[in-house]
Amino acid sequence: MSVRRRLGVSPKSDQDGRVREFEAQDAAASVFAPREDDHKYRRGVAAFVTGSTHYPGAAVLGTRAALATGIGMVRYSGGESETKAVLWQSPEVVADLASFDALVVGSGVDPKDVRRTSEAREALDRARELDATVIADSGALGQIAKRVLGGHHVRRCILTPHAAELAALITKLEDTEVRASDVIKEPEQAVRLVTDRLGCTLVLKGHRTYIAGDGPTIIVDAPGAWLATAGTGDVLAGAMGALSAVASKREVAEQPEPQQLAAAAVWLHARAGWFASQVNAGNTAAAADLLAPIEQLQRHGPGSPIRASDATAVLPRLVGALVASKIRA
Ligand SMILES: NC(=O)C1=CN([C@@H]2O[C@H](COP(=O)(O)OP(=O)(O)OC[C@H]3O[C@@H](n4cnc5c(N)ncnc54)[C@H](O)[C@@H]3O)[C@@H](O)[C@H]2O)[C@@H](O)CC1
Ligand SMILES: Nc1ncnc2c1ncn2[C@@H]1O[C@H](COP(=O)(O)OP(=O)(O)O)[C@@H](O)[C@H]1O
Repeated sequence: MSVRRRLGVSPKSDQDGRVREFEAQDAAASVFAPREDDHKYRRGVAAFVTGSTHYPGAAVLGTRAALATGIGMVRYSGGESETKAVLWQSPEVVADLASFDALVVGSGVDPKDVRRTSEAREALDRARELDATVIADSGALGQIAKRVLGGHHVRRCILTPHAAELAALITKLEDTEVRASDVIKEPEQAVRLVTDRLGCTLVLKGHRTYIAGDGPTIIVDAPGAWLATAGTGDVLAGAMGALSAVASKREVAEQPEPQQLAAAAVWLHARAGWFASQVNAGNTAAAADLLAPIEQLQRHGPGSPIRASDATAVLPRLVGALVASKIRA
């Protein structure tokens, strides 16, 4: 890959306008309060084919994050053990894929897991029938790329790899070995390459997250490194699924582009991590949203990392604040 810009150059110094930063008001444009005539279906339905026998936690975190972000209904499809885990944590989840507006697929799915991979494929077929947005994470990244290249129509697709997953995806697409270190050195080249090839929004996760789509690449910098723990990516995919499902039920003119939606989820998620970290630093915050970080603070003391479930706990408060900021505007 040729280098046009390297990580470390401030996006503000970008000369050709290909990169832009994303602020709270941008995120607010992708967050919608429920309307009086909403019901569970009109508010938006997100379906999850995530988690597996080995990784039931990914299923729990994603579905919890979607519920925390705000959604009409969450559906889940999986094997007995992961379904039990999801329903135990969130009894509001409906265990089927009857209808949905957005599909989150792949978190906690090993591509070598034949059963889950085949279930993911069936869910992608269903998403196609329903014209639903697809958020493909982890184990579903290769599968969605294959489908798009094979001419399968996906109305809106958002891919959420970390650097190693993006390197593996590019290696497949370009038939040339690309390593995570190459992606980390040239992130904008990497995201642009895949977006242009597949026509999907590409979210390269990290401390600085790059979101490539139809517009200039968006950058969201995390306010701290608190999200560098297992499972926070599963939370991000769940939040993105909820925002996508809800937005898809609005008037067409109101609907944000997938790139904006994806960036809004990244922004919320990064701030949720920051919010939770404030408790770890000893500051106070709204108690009900922060029970998990408080519990963690008591157990581990200031400076301990934030668990994915802590980010889930503060999502509703952040979403509410964004909605309120829009109502005031
Ligand atoms: N509680 C759960 O059920 C959890 C399930 N998870 C799921 O578990 C599955 C497998 O997770 P693994 O951790 O084995 O696989 P990963 O794909 O996350 O990691 C595989 C390798 O990629 C490299 N890597 C990971 N993140 C990187 C980054 N940001 N930059 C550069 N290199 C990076 C590391 O060398 C790592 O050994 C995923 O589908 C994931 O969604 C994880 O989210 C962790 C929590
Ligand atoms: N150093 C860091 N600083 C801030 N955020 C980070 C950092 N490392 C990872 N993250 C965020 O945490 C999440 C990790 O997702 P992922 O790599 O998929 O992990 P997992 O599969 O364990 O959920 C992403 O949203 C990423 O942006």
